[in-house]
Amino acid sequence: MRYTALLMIVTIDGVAASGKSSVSSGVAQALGVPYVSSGLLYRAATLLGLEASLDLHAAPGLLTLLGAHPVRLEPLAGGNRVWQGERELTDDLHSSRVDRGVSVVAALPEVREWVDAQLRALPEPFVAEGRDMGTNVFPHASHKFYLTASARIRAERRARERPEDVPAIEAALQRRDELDTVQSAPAPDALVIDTGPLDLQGVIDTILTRLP
Ligand SMILES: Nc1ncnc2c1ncn2[C@@H]1O[C@H](COP(=O)(O)OP(=O)(O)OP(=O)(O)O)[C@@H](O)[C@H]1O
Ligand SMILES: Nc1ccn([C@@H]2O[C@H](COP(=O)(O)O)[C@@H](O)[C@H]2O)c(=O)n1
Repeated sequence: MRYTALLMIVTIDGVAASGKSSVSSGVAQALGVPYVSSGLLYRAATLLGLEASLDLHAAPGLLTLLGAHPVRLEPLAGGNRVWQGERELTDDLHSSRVDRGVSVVAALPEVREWVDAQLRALPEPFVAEGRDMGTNVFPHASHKFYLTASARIRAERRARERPEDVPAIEAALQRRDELDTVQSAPAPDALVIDTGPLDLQGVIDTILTRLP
């Protein structure tokens, strides 16, 4: 564990399934700080909207729901957990149904404000991962990274976790990338890393060598 991360925010953004959460967890564990998965909050809003049969394009219903039953992100170095009261949502957040709806929910400015307010209230230091951590939420972060890889490589990796075939996963990832384009640009001061030729530890090490 390193002790140089005091009062530091590291941002790791990137396209869908580029390795953001796995890499962030590895970096956070090496630094001895938590990592924060912003995508899980968008996923939680989506799951709850779907369960309540709400129109995912309409912010007022979603925000009323989230206000009445607050969602809490528990950032840990090994993996984030998401709670609504006593109910843990974490295991339900990576279904294909949530994947299909989440970009619609994430396009709503009111939902983005709801997520951003929760993230900005967290105590430093931490590693924050998502799409707009380095550009919008923590533009003052000391170190910024952006992960990419071809859609095919990302789909092959994801296929090892899910019982779906690679072309179907690839098409879904490309659709999500397209819908997320607006909030997914790398920060001008981010180091862009093509994770295609690297294994997980290779990406983690590439980042750690650039940190104090
Ligand atoms: N460099 C790598 N080499 C091999 N496998 C990797 C690499 N990076 C990530 N993976 C694997 O790819 C899969 C997707 O990674 P991960 O879930 O961390 O991506 P993500 O960007 O957080 O995804 P999402 O955007 O859907 O939340 C995981 O199975 C992970 O172990
Ligand atoms: N900063 C962010 C993070 C996520 N999103 C949206 O949430 C979806 C799920 O995120 P994952 O990190 O789990 O892939 C993602 O597809 C985006 O729609 C976002 O907009 N901004």
